[in-house]
Amino acid sequence: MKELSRIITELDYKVLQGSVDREITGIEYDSREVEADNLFVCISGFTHDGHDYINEAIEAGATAVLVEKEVELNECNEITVIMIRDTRQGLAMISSAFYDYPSQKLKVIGVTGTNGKTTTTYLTESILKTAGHKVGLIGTIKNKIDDEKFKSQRTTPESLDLQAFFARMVEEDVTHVVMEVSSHALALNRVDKIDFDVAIFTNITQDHLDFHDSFNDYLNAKAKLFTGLDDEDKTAIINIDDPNSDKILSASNGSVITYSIEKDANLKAKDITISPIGVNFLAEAFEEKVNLDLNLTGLFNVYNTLAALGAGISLNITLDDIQQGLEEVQGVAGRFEIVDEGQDFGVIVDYAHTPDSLQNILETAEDFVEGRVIVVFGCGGDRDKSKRPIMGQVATRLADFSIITSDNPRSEEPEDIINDIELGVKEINKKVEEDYVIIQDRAEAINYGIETARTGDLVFIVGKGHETYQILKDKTISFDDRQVAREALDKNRGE
Ligand SMILES: CC(=O)N[C@H]1[C@@H](OP(=O)(O)OP(=O)(O)OC[C@H]2O[C@@H](n3ccc(=O)[nH]c3=O)[C@H](O)[C@@H]2O)O[C@H](CO)[C@@H](O)[C@@H]1O[C@H](C)C(=O)N[C@@H](C)C(=O)N[C@H](CCC(=O)O)C(=O)O
Ligand SMILES: Nc1ncnc2c1ncn2[C@@H]1O[C@H](COP(=O)(O)OP(=O)(O)OP(=O)(O)O)[C@@H](O)[C@H]1O
Ligand SMILES: N[C@H](CCC[C@H](N)C(=O)O)C(=O)O
Ligand SMILES: [Mg+2]
Repeated sequence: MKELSRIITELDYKVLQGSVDREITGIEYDSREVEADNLFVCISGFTHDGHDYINEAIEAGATAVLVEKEVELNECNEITVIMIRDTRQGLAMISSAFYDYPSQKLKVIGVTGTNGKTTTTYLTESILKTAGHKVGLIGTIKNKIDDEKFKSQRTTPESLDLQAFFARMVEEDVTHVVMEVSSHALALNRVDKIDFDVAIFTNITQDHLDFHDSFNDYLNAKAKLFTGLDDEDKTAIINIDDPNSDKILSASNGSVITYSIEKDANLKAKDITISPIGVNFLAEAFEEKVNLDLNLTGLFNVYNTLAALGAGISLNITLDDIQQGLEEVQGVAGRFEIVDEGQDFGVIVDYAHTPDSLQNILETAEDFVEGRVIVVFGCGGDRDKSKRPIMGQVATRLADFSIITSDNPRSEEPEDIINDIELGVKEINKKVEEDYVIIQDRAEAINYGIETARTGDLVFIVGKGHETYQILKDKTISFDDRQVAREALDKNRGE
């Protein structure tokens, strides 16, 4: 039980009815989850309006509600109704207060950017663990407290869930948390009231323009993570090879560590050698140098490594521990994951779902594939439509053969998504239709890629990476690109 009046002290509020001198058992933003004596927070959402569920919440036991507009209650005079200007902001504030400001008791490292967040958090987690810290992890694939794993629903959870998770970490003596911070989370106040000690900017390229009004809005959302770094003890780690890094640099008021492959920076990578299974390079960190032999491949992973190196340095971890931590990472699930059933061509599953990441992996493949590069890909439904033709163009320019299929169509018609991709393909490839094929069923598409591959080719299956499901209009089915590929390889060998 917590005193309601204490939880709301930071809010600028008006009491519409009832008293704030009462105790609450918890906070909830979903009426379906409300329990006795909860405070229900009404969020005006994109598909629902939480204010419409206020009576359900009260029936389920809520005794106080936080609103941002006038509401009608079914004869509930004993209920406390508090009004504020923005309930998403309010949710973050009261959640942090309810759990006693847990992020202030942890070193929090936030990673934002269009691509590379998950990979960078894994590399940073490994460095922190090598240095002997007890670490929490929050991100796309899973959430973790030390070695205990929890299911992840989204890249960055809602503020209430984040604060509750931090509180649990504090209870379990975690000292450091490394988390992915999506632009949705920044725009929707999910990470308000988190006291970040280190913030990493990996890069920004086109994505999520269904949610953000423009690329500039998307950039401003990312920059928000850095405005909270308000003293010298807090560090921004910034990839200055990104054309928009100036905006991020100017947002931060803390210390700054820059990294780059192309320019002069605090952290640099020299003598880079890329192979199909890893990367070797010399990292220059301020005055020191260290050779790094990584089990992740691609130039983009050199960037992710420099970012994690920066996090390690800002947290005073020795270069020896940083090196060991980085070199111990064997790979990240569904990121450039090799599927090897003894076949004489390559099969790789990757999570590229943006034009930039698709371009990066296809360019990486060009360096070491002897035969043809066959790419199997689609685009997600209910997501940025404008990236679809661009991904079509990128695949057509850089792969030898494209198999266009479904990703997670969600509420959209799969054919419509594929048509959007094909528009881009046709812009590059005006007439040579034999350079691509459309196979809507993803399992069939993967099978086709594997059946048609010849010695020395590479079949790249991209977009879904670690996902073990496919979201269709009316249902979510089990689906794992790696497993489907393995079965196709075994079947192929048997024939
Ligand atoms: C665009 C977006 O992020 N939407 C999130 C947002 O939804 P919303 O505000 O529209 O919520 P809503 O469904 O309209 O409901 C409004 C309110 O009514 C409540 N409600 C609703 C129904 C009911 O019966 N009772 C009830 O109380 C809901 O709990 C909610 O509080 O708040 C909801 C509650 O936290 C989230 O579930 C929802 O995420 C949806 C599922 C989602 O798909 N988000 C994706 C796009 C996302 O966040 N992705 C990012 C980026 C990934 C990346 O890195 O690329 C991520 O961080 O994962
Ligand atoms: N630094 C990088 N720059 C560009 N592309 C990258 C980079 N790192 C990884 N990629 C590509 O992006 C894909 C996704 O990588 P990762 O999961 O690390 O990114 P993310 O930012 O966490 O993605 P999400 O937004 O879905 O959470 C990889 O499979 C790879 O193709
Ligand atoms: N975090 C990204 C993941 C996209 C993965 C892709 N498989 C898709 O479903 O579009 C998003 O929610 O936009
Ligand atoms: Mg991620």
